[in-house]
Amino acid sequence: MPLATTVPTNVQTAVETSPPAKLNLFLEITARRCDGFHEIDTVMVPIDLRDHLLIQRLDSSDELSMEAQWMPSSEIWTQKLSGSPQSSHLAQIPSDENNLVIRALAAFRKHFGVRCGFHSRLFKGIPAGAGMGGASSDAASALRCASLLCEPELGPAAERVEELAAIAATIGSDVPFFLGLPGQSESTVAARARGRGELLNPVSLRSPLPVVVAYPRHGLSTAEVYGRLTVPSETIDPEPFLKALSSGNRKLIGEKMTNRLTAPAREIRPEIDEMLESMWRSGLQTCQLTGSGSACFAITDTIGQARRAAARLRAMLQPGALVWATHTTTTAPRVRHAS
Ligand SMILES: C[C@](O)(CO)[C@H](O)COP(=O)(O)OP(=O)(O)OC[C@H]1O[C@@H](n2ccc(N)nc2=O)[C@H](O)[C@@H]1O
Ligand SMILES: Nc1ncnc2c1ncn2[C@@H]1O[C@H](COP(=O)(O)OP(=O)(O)OP(=O)(O)O)[C@@H](O)[C@H]1O
Repeated sequence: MPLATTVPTNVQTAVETSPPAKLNLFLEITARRCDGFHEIDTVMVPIDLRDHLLIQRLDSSDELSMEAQWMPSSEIWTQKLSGSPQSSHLAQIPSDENNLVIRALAAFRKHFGVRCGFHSRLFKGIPAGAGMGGASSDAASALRCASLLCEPELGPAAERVEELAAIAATIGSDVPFFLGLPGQSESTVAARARGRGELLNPVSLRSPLPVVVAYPRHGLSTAEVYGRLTVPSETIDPEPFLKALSSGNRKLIGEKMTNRLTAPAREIRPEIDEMLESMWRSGLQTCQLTGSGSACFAITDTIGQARRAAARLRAMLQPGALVWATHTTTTAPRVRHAS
């Protein structure tokens, strides 16, 4: 992972990066664990829908502080979500220890015995409760930023990659994925995640996949969706999906995609059915829920197709639903010196 090379050491006290969202192209649940979590088998890809995070190192204080807002503003997001009762709730991003950025930085300081403080500024572009892992991605980026900012006392960040992965797993099941895999290249941006989500293997993509992502105005709680799940007695083997993915054949990929959390998510939010139906009617035939929802996505052949389908879908949906045309990207975004 090019952590140590992107910013020269000892000149910067602030860095910035753009955490991406993710989609679960395949998600099976194989068992319920004694600790209340589930054993999962999932294939995830990062997509080019991003938050923006700036972290400043504070040498004169040991505080962890943060400001968090929607991009370009919370008012615009509340309007975009059509002023629904839930929109003001969704537009609220915690800026205390409930934010995974603060939790990640606290865990980093404790693990490495670092004394400095950090001030974070988070600009959100990834909707909350969408199953797109926005908070987890922010947490992974915060760990990478802190690792770089602490090079003067801890040495090269590249030497802490494994320790960061261990810290990431304590913050949330999806956080290790967003750190990226060592040696990951443009062609291996996808990952198969097992265990609670922390056991990762790279998966090759033949080429970046264009996608349409749609958020149906309401978010879903991951814990609630898992809480309603009935663990299947027979699980779906991911191999046919992995084969389809490496072939690059979009039709085959679509046929083999699956998400075991769809049924419990639809029970809580029947609007998900309407969204999938609208996507289908707009010409997106291979669509499904991502993670624990509520966002749904479809893979297309070209980015042009994705843009045209997104425009048709926007015109069909109720006010408050959000639609993006984007594509898969690399997991660990560049960390830059903040000017
Ligand atoms: C749905 C996915 O996004 C698929 O990638 C993840 O499995 C969820 O990962 P996450 O949001 O990072 O989840 P966490 O913050 O670790 O856990 C939130 C809640 O989801 C449930 N949970 C999560 C992950 C997992 N493997 N089994 C679970 O049962 C637990 O009830 C947990 O209390
Ligand atoms: N950095 C953060 N950004 C946004 N929300 C955060 C952040 N840290 C904590 N939260 C809280 O976590 C909740 C859900 O976060 P997030 O949007 O990542 O969930 P999700 O879309 O369900 O993702 P996942 O795919 O991990 O299940 C938010 O509603 C918010 O209260």
